[in-house]
Amino acid sequence: MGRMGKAYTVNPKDYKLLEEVGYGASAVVYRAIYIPFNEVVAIKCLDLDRCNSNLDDIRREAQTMSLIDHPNVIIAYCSFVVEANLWVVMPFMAEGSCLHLMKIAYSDGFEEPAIGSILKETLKALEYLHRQGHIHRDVKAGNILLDTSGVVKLADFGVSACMFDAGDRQRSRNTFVGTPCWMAPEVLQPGSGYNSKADIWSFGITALELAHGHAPFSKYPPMKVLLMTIQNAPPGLDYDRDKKFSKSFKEMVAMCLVKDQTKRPTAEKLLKHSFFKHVKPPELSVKKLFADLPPLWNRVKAIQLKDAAQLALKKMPSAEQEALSQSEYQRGVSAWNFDVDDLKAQASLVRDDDDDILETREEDESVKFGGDKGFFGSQANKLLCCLQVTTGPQSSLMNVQQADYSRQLSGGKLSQVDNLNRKGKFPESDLLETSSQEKVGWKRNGSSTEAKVSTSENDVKQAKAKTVKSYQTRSGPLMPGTVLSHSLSESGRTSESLSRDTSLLSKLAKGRFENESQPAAERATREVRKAPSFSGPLMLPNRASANSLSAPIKSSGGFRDSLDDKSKTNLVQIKGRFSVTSENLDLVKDIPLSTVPRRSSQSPLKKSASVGEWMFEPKKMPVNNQPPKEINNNCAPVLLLPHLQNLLQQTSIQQDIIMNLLNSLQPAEAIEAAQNGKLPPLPRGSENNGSVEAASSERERSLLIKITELQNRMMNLTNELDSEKLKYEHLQEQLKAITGREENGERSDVDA
Ligand SMILES: Nc1ncnc2c1ncn2[C@@H]1O[C@H](COP(=O)(O)OP(=O)(O)OP(=O)(O)O)[C@@H](O)[C@H]1O
Repeated sequence: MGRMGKAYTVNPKDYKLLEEVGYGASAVVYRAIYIPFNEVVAIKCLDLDRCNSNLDDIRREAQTMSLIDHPNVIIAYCSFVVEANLWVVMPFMAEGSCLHLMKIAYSDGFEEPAIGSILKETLKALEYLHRQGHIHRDVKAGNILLDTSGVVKLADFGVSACMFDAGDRQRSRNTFVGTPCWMAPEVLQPGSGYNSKADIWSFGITALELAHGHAPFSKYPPMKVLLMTIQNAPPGLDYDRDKKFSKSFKEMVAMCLVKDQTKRPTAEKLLKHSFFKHVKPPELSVKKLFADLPPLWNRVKAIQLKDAAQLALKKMPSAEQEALSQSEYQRGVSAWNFDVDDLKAQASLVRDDDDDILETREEDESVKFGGDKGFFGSQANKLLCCLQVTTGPQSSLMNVQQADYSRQLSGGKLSQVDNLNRKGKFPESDLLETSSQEKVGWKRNGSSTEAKVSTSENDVKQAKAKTVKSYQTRSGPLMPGTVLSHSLSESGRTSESLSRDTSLLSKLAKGRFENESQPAAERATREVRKAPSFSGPLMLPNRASANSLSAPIKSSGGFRDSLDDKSKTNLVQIKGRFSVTSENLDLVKDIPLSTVPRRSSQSPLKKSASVGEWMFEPKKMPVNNQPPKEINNNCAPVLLLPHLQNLLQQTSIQQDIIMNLLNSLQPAEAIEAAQNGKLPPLPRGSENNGSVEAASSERERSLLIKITELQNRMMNLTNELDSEKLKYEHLQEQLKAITGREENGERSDVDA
C-alpha cells in the first residue's frame, strides 16, 4: 500500500521502465510509468549480484523507506524482487540529485542562497530521521534529490541503520558503511562506535561539496581519504579563499566538522543556527537552478559520456587506476568496498611520487601527514585487520566500476561530449532530443554540436532493458530466503554480465583491469606485509596520533606529496624513513613523559634534548674569550647550521630509540644502567631455573649491550654537537669582531 491510500502493485508488468536517470554502485534508477495510475515514478533497480550490502541491509532500506513520513525524506511506495534485482518504487524527482546538477551545470558549486535552502531541507530530514532513531549514514549531494518545484528530499537508505534495532545495533554501528569522503573520523576508526553525529559530519562535508562542487579529498583513493580524514585537521571553508560565503555559513560548517563527535551539534540544534534563519524557501532559490537545463535523463547520459571520455583519455595504467578510483568519488558512489583485497589494491594506488597530487585544492593545503610508507603500511594493516570483510558476491570496486566503464565506453563521440560539457553550463542551450534517442544534441547560439550515442551503446542498453523485462517475476514481499538462494546461485555473475558488454573498448579495458588489478592487490599485500613494524622495543615514539594535526616525524615516503608548502620550507632533513622539520624539532622537546619516561635530570640524554631549545632560542653559551687558532672565513655560521641540525636530529632520534629500549626492559635497572654506562645485574633467571627466563635474560643482556653502544655513540654525537656549538659561537664572535672592525675602518675612512 502506498501513500494516501494509493496501492502500488508488486507486479513488474504494471510498470513501464523508461529512461535511466541515475546510477550508483549497486543500483540503476529508471524513470518509469506506473500503468494503473498512469503516474510517473522512479524505480531503483538494485542488482543483487552486484550489491555489496547483505540482504538485511537491503531489506532494511526497503522497510525504512516505506515507514518514514516526512516531506524531506523520500519514501518507497513498494518494493519487490524481479529476478536478480530488487525494485524499489518511489516518487520520481525530476531534477535528480544535487551531485548530477553540479556535474552538469555547476562544477564549482552553487551560490550560497541555494546551498542554504538545500542544506536546511536536508537538515530537517536528518532531524526527523534522528528523532525516529535512524542514522542515515550516507548523507551527500548524490543523495539529495530535487524536483522541478524545488522540493528537496533526502534519499538512499541503502546503508541506514536503525539505532533501536537491538539485535543489529552493535554490529551495524561497528561496521563500516558509507562513503569515505563523507565519513566521520569515528566511523573510520574501527571499534569506536558512532551515533547520529556521524550524519552531522557528513552533512558538513556535503555543505563543502555543494559550495565547491566536490567533496574534500575527493581526488584521492579511498585508503588515502581514510587516513586523511583521521589524521588531518578537519576540512572547512577558508576565511580568505572562500570569500564569497558568509561568516555564518563558515561557522556552521565548522561546527559540523569537529573531530570530537560529542562537540558536534545535534540536527535539531544546528537548525537553530543563524545561517538557517534567513534561508529562502527552496522554491525561490533552488528552483531556478535548473531553469533551461535539458531533461534529467539526457543530463545523466551526458554525464556518463563525459565520465567515459575522461577515463578514455587516461592512457597510463596507473593513471587509469587512479581515475577509476577518482571517478568513484566524482560520481559520489557510496558503496565503499570493504573487501580486503580491494582495499589493498586501493592502498597500492597511493603513489609516493604522485606529483599531480601536489596540484592541490583547498583541502590539500592543510594536509600534514604523520605517516610514511612504513607508517602507512602499519596503519593500513591495522585498519585492514579491523575492517569487516565482505563475504558476499564478488562485487569489487574494480568490477563495479568496470561494469560502468564498459557501459560508458561503448558510447560514441566522446570528445565532442567533453567539448559540450567543458563549459559546464547550458544557459542558452536547448536540448534537441531525437525520437530514436540515438542523438543527443545541444544547440548553442545557433551552432549546433551533437553528441551521438552510438548504436552499440543503445544495443547494450536495449539488451539490458530486454533482459530486465524477460526476467521472471517473483513478486510479493521481499523474501530473504528466496533472494539469498537466488543470489548465491547467481554469484559470480558479475563477471558474466561484464562479458556480455560487447564494445571492443570495454573488452580491452576489462582485459587490462583483470590483468592489472590482481597484481596491484598482490603488490599492495606485499607492501603491507613488508612494511616495517613499528611495534616492539625499537619503535620510535609515534607521535602522529590519530587526531594530531601534525606529527613531529614526517614522511619522506608515501605521503611526501602531501606535505604542505610550509612544512616543505621547514624541511631540515630527509633521512631514511623520516624527514624532520624544524617544526618537528621544536616538538622534540615536548615529548610527553609518557612517551619517553623517567628522563632523569642527571641523564646525559637531557643534554641532547636541550639542543632543541638551542636551535630555536639560541642561548648564550659560555664563550671562550681566546680567539680560535684558525679562523676559516669561508665557514660562515650559516653553513654550519644544517650540519648542526643533522646532528641534532640524529641525536634526538637515537635518544628516542634508547628511551624506548630502556622502557621496554627492566625499567629501573635499565635506566640506571644507561645512565651509568654499565650493565645491570643479570635478571634473576637462576632463581627461577627456567630456560625461558635464561633465554630472555640473554636477550636482555645483548639488548643492553646494544643500548650501551648506542648510548656511547649518542654521547659522542652530543660531544661533537657541543663542540660544534662552541665553534659556532666562536665564529659568531669572530664575525661580529670582523664586522665591527670593518665598520670602524669605514668610519675612520669617512672621518679621514
Ligand atoms: N527517486 C528518484 N528520482 C530521480 N532520480 C533518482 C531517484 N532516486 C535516485 N535517483 C538518481 O539515481 C542516483 C543513484 O541512486 P541511489 O543513490 O539510490 O543509488 P545507489 O546505488 O544507492 O547509489 P549510491 O551507492 O551512490 O548512493 C542518484 O544519485 C540520483 O541521481
